[in-house]
Amino acid sequence: MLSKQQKLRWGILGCGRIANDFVMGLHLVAAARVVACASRSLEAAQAFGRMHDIPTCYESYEALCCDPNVDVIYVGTLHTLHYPHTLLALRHNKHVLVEKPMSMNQREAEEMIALAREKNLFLMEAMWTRFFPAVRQVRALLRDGVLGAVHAVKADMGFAFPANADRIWKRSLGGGGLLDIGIYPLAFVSMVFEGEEPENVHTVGATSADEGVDTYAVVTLQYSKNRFGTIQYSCLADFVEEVVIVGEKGTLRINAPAHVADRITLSLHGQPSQEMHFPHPAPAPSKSSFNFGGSVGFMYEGEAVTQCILNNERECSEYALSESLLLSRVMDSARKSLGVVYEADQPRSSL
Ligand SMILES: NC(=O)C1=CN([C@@H]2O[C@H](COP(=O)(O)OP(=O)(O)OC[C@H]3O[C@@H](n4cnc5c(N)ncnc54)[C@H](OP(=O)(O)O)[C@@H]3O)[C@@H](O)[C@H]2O)C=CC1
Ligand SMILES: O=C1OC[C@@H](O)[C@H](O)[C@H]1O
Repeated sequence: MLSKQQKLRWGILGCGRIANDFVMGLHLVAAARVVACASRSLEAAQAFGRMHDIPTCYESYEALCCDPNVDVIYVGTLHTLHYPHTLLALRHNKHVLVEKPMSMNQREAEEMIALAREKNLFLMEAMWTRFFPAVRQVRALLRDGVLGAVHAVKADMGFAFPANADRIWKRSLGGGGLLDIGIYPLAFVSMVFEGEEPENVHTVGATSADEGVDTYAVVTLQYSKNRFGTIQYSCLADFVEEVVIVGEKGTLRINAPAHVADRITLSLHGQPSQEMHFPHPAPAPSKSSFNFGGSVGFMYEGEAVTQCILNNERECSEYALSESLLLSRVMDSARKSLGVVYEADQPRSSL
């Protein structure tokens, strides 16, 4: 059992672009230490290790998972690999934080969660937006009932991804907008409705002519008592990226860019709007630089997961596994409407 006095020892599985940013965020977490990293090539792992002062570098993911000095593994590989790499780490008795989307579909998510529970290990999908102070403040305001009953939530995300962004455009890599970016507005809607199961999910959208991955969609979720969530995403155009929560007493906005929010705006009927600011912290000194905007905010997720594991919790109450499962179910349903099918959706023998 881990003690609260010791630092949590992180291992990084996959030394790609997001792993770089996550490690830089983790450097701001006092109770965390990155002790090892692994790549498919030793040279790549060593280059990553040098860049981030990581003492042990492995040329295989399995070797990292066998390291007795590692407590928790961050899975930062491609969508299609989250399932096998999470199972690999759990089977070696490591706690796991796995990048979003947790899996390609609900069936994979169920298996991952079942194994984590069987092994009594921590598991969380890296929905890092949930841990930003601005977003925590939104939850607190909603809990306090500032808006009264919520009628509707609207959220969007869109990027004009370049033609060479293979993991977005290639179906074999789990491409398409829903799993990569649509999941963020979906998680905001689910946050506001506190993980409630929608009664209906309606999806319209478009797919790419060559690979058949989803390029654009609007998904409307109908909740009990005629409450609605609507998300819109695009891989073809830059969207504003705002979350608008409409209640009986007014509107609460997570201002753009919502997935790395530093500002929210409360507009109550008959009152002047009130802006609340949550500036991002300064990054720790590093030889590297961030690949994605707002990535210093990984420190919030890193801190939350580190504390959960040091407190011997097996999931995080701010982003429970039941919610990941719900999102995977909604995304399966949306993909079915769009006609997007992955290899992982085919019947297969278990890994
Ligand atoms: N939270 C956020 O803001 C963001 C999250 N992400 C998520 O992070 C994950 C990774 O995205 P990103 O870092 O941009 O991806 P990269 O293209 O940088 O790839 C990630 C890593 O996957 C590993 N990998 C393992 N097997 C293969 C394979 N067969 N082909 C290619 N790569 C392989 C590689 O690690 P190695 O070579 O070291 O073995 C690679 O560096 C995705 O799930 C994405 O959704 C991405 C961007 C932002
Ligand atoms: O999680 C993400 O957020 C930023 C996007 O650019 C990236 O594609 C996605 O994976």
